[in-house]
Amino acid sequence: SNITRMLDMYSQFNPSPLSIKQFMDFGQNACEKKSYIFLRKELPVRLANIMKEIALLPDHLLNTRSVSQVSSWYVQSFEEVLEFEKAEPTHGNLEKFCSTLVHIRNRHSDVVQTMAQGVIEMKEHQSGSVDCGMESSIQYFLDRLYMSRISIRMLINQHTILFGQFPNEQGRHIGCLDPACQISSVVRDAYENARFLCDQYYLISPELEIIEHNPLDKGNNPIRTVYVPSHLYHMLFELFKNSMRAVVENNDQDKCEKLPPIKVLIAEGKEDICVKISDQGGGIPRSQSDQLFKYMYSTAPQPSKSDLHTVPLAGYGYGLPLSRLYARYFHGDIVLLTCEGYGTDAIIYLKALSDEANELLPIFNKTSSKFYRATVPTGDWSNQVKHPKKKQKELDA
Ligand SMILES: N#Cc1c[nH]c2ncccc12
Repeated sequence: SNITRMLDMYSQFNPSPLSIKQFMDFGQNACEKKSYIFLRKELPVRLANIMKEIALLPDHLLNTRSVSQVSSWYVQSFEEVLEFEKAEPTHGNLEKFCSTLVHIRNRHSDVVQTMAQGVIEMKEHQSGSVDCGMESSIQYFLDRLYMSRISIRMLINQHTILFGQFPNEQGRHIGCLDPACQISSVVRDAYENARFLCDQYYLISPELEIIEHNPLDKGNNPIRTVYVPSHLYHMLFELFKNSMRAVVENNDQDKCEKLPPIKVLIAEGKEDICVKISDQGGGIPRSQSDQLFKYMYSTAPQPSKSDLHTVPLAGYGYGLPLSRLYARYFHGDIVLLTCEGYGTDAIIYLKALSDEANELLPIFNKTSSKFYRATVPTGDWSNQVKHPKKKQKELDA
């Protein structure tokens, strides 16, 4: 069909990653026509790249209600953007383009919940446990789907904020970027909101201590960087919820004792800005800590609407994997270092230099296609071998 032809055409282009510096330089004297010319090509390229991967999913996942729902949203949005492929950048078309982007952003608002539902449906239909080949394909796919979605929403937000209804109510902000985002303020915001939920459920919450270390700055001013405050907030809010739950649940015996505080270190180096969140919440066994970033493991059956405010600080369970994608999106990361019996350090790494903070984007190509057809390689370490080799049987004979 025509769509298939357009998908094949646009998926042959690689997405063009932008750096935070490029977003800033463009936004400082933004030109709606240039943005339109760039986006009417780049958006279909990014949409087509991920749509080709959706099509590669195993049938029993592709044909679930939720995945076909998400897939149809992508097809609709792809077609809507392509309407502008050859449209002149007249005032009328620029205005229509903006409202189309808002429409697309709204259409895709529930992609994460819908995919989580699909994972739950799949887990229920797969009698017993899901084989690890399937688990790694799901992990690979969802990381790429959500990273692609973060990047498309970033492009849409920049264009609609810069050229939409209220272009001048930005203050110093450039779209959703704050050129002087004060890290400690976002830390305090996220802490206060997580603490509110913690107090509501547990009637108690740990205090916060923030220390800044900024060796390169004589005046020891609060550490600031160019970043998307809402992304940083999303990561911090998730980590604080998990830390508070661990601290309260691990110290519940003697209510009278004060809870150990959550300590935050903000440090700026030449390459990285780190935000380390340290708690004395008893940590978790190493065997569980890598599970925390898995979609299959962390997809709990959906709490019903009523328990959402009663279940202890449980969000959708997707909080950690998504938070790590937000960090990785501009070449940062989130790392969890846990000491069972004592507590956990969670470190958010951000790029200190905006020209190094490039978007990290999934690319559809032979490599990514092969991954969906890959069989699990034979284990070459003793903890991977399932079926002993013939030699072992001869010995037993
Ligand atoms: N994210 C996060 C966590 C931060 N502290 C934690 N303690 C137990 C389990 C998870 C966590």
